[in-house]
Amino acid sequence: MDAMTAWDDAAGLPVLDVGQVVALERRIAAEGTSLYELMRRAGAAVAEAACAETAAAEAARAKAAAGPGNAAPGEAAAMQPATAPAEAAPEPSSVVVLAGSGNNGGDGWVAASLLAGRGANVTLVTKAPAGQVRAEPARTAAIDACSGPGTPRFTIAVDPDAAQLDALLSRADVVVDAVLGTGFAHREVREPYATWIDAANRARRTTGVRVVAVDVPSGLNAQTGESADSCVQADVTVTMLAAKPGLLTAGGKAQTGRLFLAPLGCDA
Ligand SMILES: NC(=O)C1=CN([C@@H]2O[C@H](COP(=O)(O)OP(=O)(O)OC[C@H]3O[C@@H](n4cnc5c(N)ncnc54)[C@H](O)[C@@H]3O)[C@@H](O)[C@H]2O)[C@H](O)CC1
Ligand SMILES: [K+]
Repeated sequence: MDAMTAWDDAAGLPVLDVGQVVALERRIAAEGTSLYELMRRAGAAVAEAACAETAAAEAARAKAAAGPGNAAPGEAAAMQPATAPAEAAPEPSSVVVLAGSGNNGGDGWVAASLLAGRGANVTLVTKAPAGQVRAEPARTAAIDACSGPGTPRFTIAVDPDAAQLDALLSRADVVVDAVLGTGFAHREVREPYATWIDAANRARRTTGVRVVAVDVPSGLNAQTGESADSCVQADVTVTMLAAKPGLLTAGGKAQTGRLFLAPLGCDA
């Protein structure tokens, strides 16, 4: 099965309610593929998508530097119809991973480790160190990303203030949004995540950094498609196992950017 497929409304790709995805995960785990292994696969798909966004990030930066109305070389490539990110995959030079404390954040820890292993300059932003992540398998994934000789090969920024976060984002080519996933269904995003989301959106507008959302843009209700008071504007969203209904509403589509399905080697 492909690592990732560009979403096509007409192609009969799977759509599952959030509750059905949770039940599917449990069934997959009961059949022998652990949630930790699913998280490893999810993180790998996100790392591929982040690599593929590099060319687009460079083109957007060149355009911003050239001023309004000036197309930059490579920009046309960024505007092409969606192709599977795995097909392109150059190396990203500078990536900021925003990792929340749930399992969406766990996908981010895995992606950070893999991107650093591929030579990217990665900073992972977290509210608390790996050992204090509560959700499983996110905690195990975070600890593993920091374990073993020479690890982590990325920088960990614990609870940076707004100015530190803006400075990190201003130097990034790609932001991986692993703040909130299907576990979020509220109208308000609490701090520090609201600040992180607003900072990522601001950086996208001002520096042209590309935003790759993990499973769902943070702040979007994956079931209903409603946006919370803070909600990530993504260039690409890599959704796991099946699309969720909220991603396919008009409001959801406005936040996701190009949508890719990562089946994680499983049939939905
Ligand atoms: N579908 C799959 O096959 C896989 C999915 N994975 C990823 O796991 C997330 C879902 O993880 P979960 O732990 O259930 O929830 P989240 O990480 O989305 O969110 C929980 C997180 O949110 C915090 N929170 C709750 N309310 C608020 C609020 N109002 N403001 C701020 N923060 C809030 C809460 O504290 C928790 O920390 C799914 O999307 C995938 O990305 C796995 O990879 C396994 C495979
Ligand atoms: K997310």
